[in-house]
Amino acid sequence: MNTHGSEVKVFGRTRPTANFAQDLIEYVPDGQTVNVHLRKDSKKGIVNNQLNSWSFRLDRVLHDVSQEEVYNGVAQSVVLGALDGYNGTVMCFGQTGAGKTYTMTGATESYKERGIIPRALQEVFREVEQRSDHNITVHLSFLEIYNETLLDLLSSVKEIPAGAPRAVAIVDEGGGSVTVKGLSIHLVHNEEEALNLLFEGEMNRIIGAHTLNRNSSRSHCIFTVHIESHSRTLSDAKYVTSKLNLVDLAGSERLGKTGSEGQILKETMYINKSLSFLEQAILALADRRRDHVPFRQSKLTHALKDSLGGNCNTVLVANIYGEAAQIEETLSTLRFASRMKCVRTEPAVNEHVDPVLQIKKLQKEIQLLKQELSVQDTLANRTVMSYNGFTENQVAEIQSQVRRYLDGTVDDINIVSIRQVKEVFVQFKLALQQQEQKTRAEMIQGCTQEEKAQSTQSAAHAKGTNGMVGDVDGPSFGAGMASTLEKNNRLQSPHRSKIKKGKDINRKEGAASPAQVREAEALSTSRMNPLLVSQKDMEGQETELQNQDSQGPQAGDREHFRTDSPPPKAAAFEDFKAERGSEINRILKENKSVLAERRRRLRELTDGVNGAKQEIDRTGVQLQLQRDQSNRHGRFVSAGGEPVLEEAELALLLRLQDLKGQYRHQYKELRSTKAEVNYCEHLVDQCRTRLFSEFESWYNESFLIPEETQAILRAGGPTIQPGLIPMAKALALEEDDQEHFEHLRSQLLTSPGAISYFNAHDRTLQRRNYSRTITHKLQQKRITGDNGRTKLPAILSVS
Ligand SMILES: Nc1ncnc2c1ncn2[C@@H]1O[C@H](COP(=O)(O)OP(=O)(O)OP(=O)(O)O)[C@@H](O)[C@H]1O
Repeated sequence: MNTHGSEVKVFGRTRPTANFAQDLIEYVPDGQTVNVHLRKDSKKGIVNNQLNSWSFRLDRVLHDVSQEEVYNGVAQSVVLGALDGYNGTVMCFGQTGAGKTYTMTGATESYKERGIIPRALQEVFREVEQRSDHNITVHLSFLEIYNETLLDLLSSVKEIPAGAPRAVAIVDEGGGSVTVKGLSIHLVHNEEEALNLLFEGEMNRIIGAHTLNRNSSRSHCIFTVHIESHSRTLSDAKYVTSKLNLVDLAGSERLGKTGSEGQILKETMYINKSLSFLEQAILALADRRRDHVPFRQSKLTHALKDSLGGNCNTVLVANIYGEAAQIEETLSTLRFASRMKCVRTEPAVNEHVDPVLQIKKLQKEIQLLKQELSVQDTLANRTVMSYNGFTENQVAEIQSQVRRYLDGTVDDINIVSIRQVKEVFVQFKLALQQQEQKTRAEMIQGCTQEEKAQSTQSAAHAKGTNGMVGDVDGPSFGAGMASTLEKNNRLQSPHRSKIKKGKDINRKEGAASPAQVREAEALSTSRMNPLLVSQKDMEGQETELQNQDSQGPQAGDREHFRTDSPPPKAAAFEDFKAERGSEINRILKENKSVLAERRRRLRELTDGVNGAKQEIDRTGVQLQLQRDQSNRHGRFVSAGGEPVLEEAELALLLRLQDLKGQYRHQYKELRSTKAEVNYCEHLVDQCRTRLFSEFESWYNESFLIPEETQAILRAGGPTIQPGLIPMAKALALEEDDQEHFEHLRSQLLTSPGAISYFNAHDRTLQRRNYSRTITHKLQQKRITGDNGRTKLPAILSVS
């Protein structure tokens, strides 16, 4: 059987008869084609266009052939495929009495004339014996569909176990397959057991009396062989399963022809209906554009859902009763056969994995790999490594290593295995989480203390500082150190700041040409980038902008002040802070004042801690002196022989204890205040970054980006908004259009003089537009008396 994508195999088989309609049915010698010729209907007149010749091409025409030949040609490959794990279906279709049951089951009284099912069972068990390297189990089930009712033809064979569903129903499984719940499945060990079940089922089959054929079966029957094959030799967890469906369909017939009535009429109607649904399903399967196949319209199509096409090897035998009286049924059967031939199949092995075996296999493989690693370690002279999970002690050791690494006691952590690296990362993460929790708790505690201190107006708070600026560095007593920020502030000399300021003014205020504007933009963007600009830089920049404004334009800068030039950035910055940026500026100021207050408190606490330390040192010296003196004079001894403390020594000891307690308390508060200072510095930084970035956007859009470009940006909808795209990009946008136009024109005008002329003309127009925009803005300002330059288009979000 072809296991690659192909069509359903279709065979035609004729029932032998002495009255074979030779003039109507023609078997072409190629063995594949059947031609049917009908006589013109004389009732429709001498001249009519009624079609009266058809040609059907099948896979093979089985005319006058033995049962053995039929089995070998039709079913053998499907049966062998099923043993290899492919689902298979052999189905007989045709009118009543055409030989479907004869083909499928055969004549029970003659061994020679046995049909496909007994031969298939024989083949299966022959193969089971031959394939001794496989453990193959075979189960059988026999389903009958009679008048749209599902019946288990083998239910009489053994008692149905308690709890098992009695009603038979078709259930859709995942992956498009179906199972028949409630249908008994019987394990068979040999051919004889299997045949017994087949005959038992046949006996149970409902036989209806019929005028055309007294033994005609009036139901569809599906005999299924379930095969499961495990390899005996390989310890492979994979195994295959398959379903071999051998289907004997009820005969199609015309109601009027059989003269059926009563029960037979009802049966015939059911049969015809289900066969018509089968035909519809086949049509849908054959049409590759259709993604829905109406399988659920009848019990027959539903039960055969995974047996028609799909991943199944499907074969159809079209049984023909070749007499002249049956010619219309023959035609109808051949039409069905040719439609079935268009259905594509893609057979695939039903492979499964035995979970228990798979686990065993993987465990074995892990063991092997561990052994391999041990060998490699020995060869590489590595110390004996363990590849099992870490014990609690080993985890604790790694944790301690990480701690020592973090506090600087060790410089390296030796990497010995991937597992160890993973554990090291876990410990790093844990350490980070703990630190975060600690900091958060300290901050919360600090805030509470601060609130308390403010409400009680404590004396310590009101006490002035002695001017000693210092910060305790680490837990050792009194080792004071100026903070990085303070140092930076002190180091930043006025001279240095002035030089920088001068440079910045020249750079920014001279921004008249687009190229210069872009350069300034690039420079200022890099300066304003919150990721690149340090707090020191930002503070310096803020001061610079303020200073520029307070000093006014320098003599050298004044020459840049033309009506078409943007205003100095410093002045614009002040305007911006007063209006558009007033809210963020207010928040910045508030944050700065909180920061200043916290820094002051930090200084107070540092003084306090230093003072306490000095007092502890002094008291310690006094205590030592007192002890020396007491030792010199000789100590009093108690009744128990213990030396007794003198009153002065005891007083000093108590004071020392008191001072240490005080020191610890103050030091704790100092640490939490330090954390608060850091946090406030971060807030101030964020506000400052936002103030600058909003100012930059506003300044660019108000004074640098030409009106036309802004219009283009506004027209760009919500995705392109002024204020949300960088200056350089905005100018590039304008330039792209311009370049495009220039390019176009240079193609049109061949004279170089004319191109230069237009270029110069355009530059003049550009300049005029630019100065007109600025003049317009200045006029607006004068009319409204408004200090604001223009509206900020969009607020930049601070990340
Ligand atoms: N190829 C054949 N060789 C010899 N006898 C045949 C052949 N085909 C059919 N017959 C005989 O024709 C009769 C009717 O055949 P059969 O019962 O198989 O038809 P059927 O299509 O199954 O009918 P129904 O649809 O009513 O079940 C039987 O007696 C059978 O032995």
